Amino acid sequence: MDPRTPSTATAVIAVDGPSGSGKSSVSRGVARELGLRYLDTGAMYRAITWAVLRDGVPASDPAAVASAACSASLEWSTDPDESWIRVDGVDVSRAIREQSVTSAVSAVAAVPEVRALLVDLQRGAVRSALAVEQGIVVEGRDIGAVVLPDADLKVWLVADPGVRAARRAAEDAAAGRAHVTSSESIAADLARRDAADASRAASPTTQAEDAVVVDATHLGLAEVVAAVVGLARERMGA
Ligand SMILES: Nc1ncnc2c1ncn2[C@@H]1O[C@H](COP(=O)(O)OP(=O)(O)O)[C@@H](O)[C@H]1O
Ligand SMILES: Nc1ccn([C@H]2C[C@H](O)[C@@H](COP(=O)(O)OP(=O)(O)O)O2)c(=O)n1
Repeated sequence: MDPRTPSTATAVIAVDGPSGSGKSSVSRGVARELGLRYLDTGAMYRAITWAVLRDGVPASDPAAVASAACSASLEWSTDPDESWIRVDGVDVSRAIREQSVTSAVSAVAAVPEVRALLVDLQRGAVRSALAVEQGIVVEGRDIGAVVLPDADLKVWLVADPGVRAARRAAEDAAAGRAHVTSSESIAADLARRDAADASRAASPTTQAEDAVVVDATHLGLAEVVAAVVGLARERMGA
């Protein structure tokens, strides 16, 4: 093997795609299988949104959002077996999945200062992992295109909108989330958020040119994880 070829143990893998395509579950599974760290950047945008709402700041006021975001302190786990995220010492892992946060997160994520802040933190998390010779799977919307353009493998994970909505509805029902209504209203919410995330001026959801497209519409979770692990092994040493 070429000595410059990275091994999967120290690989940096970017997984991007629209809401509900399976990024979190697949990234966690790949990280477990390959012994990598795992970073959920969507959880970071959600945690900042939680802080903005806690402070009573309207998500539609970019200057106030930027100021609330900059004064919040985030801590998170990169252990794929134990995900948590804290804002100012408070564990918000469950609270960030509530509808109030889901409804406001796209507006908060569109504020350039918020993106600059979180992109810095995300790159720092990758540097910290690599400093101790640990690879990492980072999932989000702009990881391969903007945050980590030199990632060893970039995956663009997609699934049909109806399938994404049905999977998210089942997840919400299993978690007992109070806002669950129907997979039709979840489909409308996913479509609204996909459109907002894809059309914003600052770093929209984008497929990196060198990303490999994986379509999870007709694959179970284990099959998608196996496909991404296979791509990583193909590209790097086992
Ligand atoms: N290939 C798949 N087959 C069946 N269910 C899946 C698959 N991928 C993900 N899921 C389920 O769909 C839901 C949404 O997945 P998630 O990983 O949260 O998506 P994302 O991070 O892209 O929003 C979860 O309940 C997850 O377990
Ligand atoms: N790298 C990222 C990750 C998420 N975001 C934004 C876009 C999404 O609407 C929110 C929440 O992301 P999250 O991955 O938790 O969303 P879903 O699990 O797909 O519902 O954050 C982003 O702008 N950039």
